[in-house]
Amino acid sequence: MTANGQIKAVVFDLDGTLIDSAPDIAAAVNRVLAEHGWAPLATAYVERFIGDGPKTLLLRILQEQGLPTDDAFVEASKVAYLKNYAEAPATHTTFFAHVAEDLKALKASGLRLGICTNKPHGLTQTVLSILGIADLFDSAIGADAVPRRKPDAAHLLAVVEAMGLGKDEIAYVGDTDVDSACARGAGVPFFIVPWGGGPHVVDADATRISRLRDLLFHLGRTSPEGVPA
Ligand SMILES: O=C(O)COP(=O)(O)O
Ligand SMILES: [Mg+2]
Repeated sequence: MTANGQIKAVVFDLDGTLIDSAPDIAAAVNRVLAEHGWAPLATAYVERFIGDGPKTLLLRILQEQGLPTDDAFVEASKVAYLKNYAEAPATHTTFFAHVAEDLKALKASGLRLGICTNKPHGLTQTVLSILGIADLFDSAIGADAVPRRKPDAAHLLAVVEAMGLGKDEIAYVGDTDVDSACARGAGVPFFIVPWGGGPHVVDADATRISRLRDLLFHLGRTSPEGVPA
């Protein structure tokens, strides 16, 4: 991508891209199910539904489990889920391998960092603070802080605007088709991480990276050999 030489910032998806939040999300879902006497679900099962926000998460799980899916029940389940999640936002959440050190390497190269996530905005700030990486990001915008969330490109463009940049100056990194569609809609380069348990990304034009520091090479910051281990 010839335009990558002008890239000044990298915007990241959060769940499934930077952090493995699935254990805490599954615990919050399982508390909702337990209130009705329903059996808990495995983390790997719940993980498949993360990436399009809490309402879709709950709706798709209820659908697959043959549980009630009327609007009122889904809404009440979402409210209960968010309350549970807010009570334990990062008890079992971890970074994927090398993420913390690679974010610092990207930042040290002069790239600016942002986050565009379908996690609620308040929870996003809380989790970033608990994990000690809030200060790395110029802007981190959750789904309920914008009029139209991912996959709508407006969500990503709101992050770009908050960073005082133009869309030609950023790349987006994510783990699901929601992220891919958002990047494509905004017309920005998109990179896929190899981890995360969400739906398989079908975007054949996206660049797959093996770890975040590979972005230094792709964005023309240094040669692969020159990247500190
Ligand atoms: O679906 C969510 O709640 C958040 O997912 P995201 O961080 O991958 O956008
Ligand atoms: Mg994700």
